[in-house]
Amino acid sequence: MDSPFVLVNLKTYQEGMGSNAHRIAAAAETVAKESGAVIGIAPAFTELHPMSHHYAIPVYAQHIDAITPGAHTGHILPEAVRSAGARGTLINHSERRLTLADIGACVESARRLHLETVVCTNNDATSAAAAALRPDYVAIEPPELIGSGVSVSKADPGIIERSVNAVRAVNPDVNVLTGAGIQSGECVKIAVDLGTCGVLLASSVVKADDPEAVLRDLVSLL
Ligand SMILES: O=C(CO)COP(=O)(O)O
Repeated sequence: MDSPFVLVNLKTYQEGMGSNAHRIAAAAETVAKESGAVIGIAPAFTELHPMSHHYAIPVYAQHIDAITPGAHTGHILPEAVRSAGARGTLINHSERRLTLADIGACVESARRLHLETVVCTNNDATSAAAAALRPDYVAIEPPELIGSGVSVSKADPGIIERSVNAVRAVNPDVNVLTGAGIQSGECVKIAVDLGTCGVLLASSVVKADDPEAVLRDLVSLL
């Protein structure tokens, strides 16, 4: 398999803003270089440009809107995310849910702009629906475990397995990530052994006193 993918969503945690975002990005760059893992970050929109220009790690938007340039106010234009240096974007995160029609439109816009797409889902049925839209990744994250400190790999490995099977049945070219409560190398190893290509996570890295140590542990068993 390709190098495992660890995507750190900085959300709107205070700890992921400003100089802390730089600290997390620098830690990700160091650990990615050491380990060969691909470690990306999804910072706040206002930090896409500084992150993508200062660090040699892939940077992702947390959301895009299914709009084209023109008269829209307070939206996130996919073209703007692209020109800020993003490699790709999350779509339909549990904390930023969209209709299926909007998810489809976002995937189409992103594909047109050569932005990688990570469509987040909450169960195996929505994972299958997302796979039908041909994103690059489906990221299964059970909402009740997000930010809980309880790892999906340990608390609900069945949802990972069912989602991997559901996605493969619809489109075997779509990669699967998993997330919610991921915090250690063991969590990541379980997820990869169940057929995913990596993890999407937030709090264990963003809120850590030493993000570099947590990232090093996350990739330690791969
Ligand atoms: O929502 C998530 C990543 O997008 C998961 O968040 P936690 O890692 O904090 O559970």
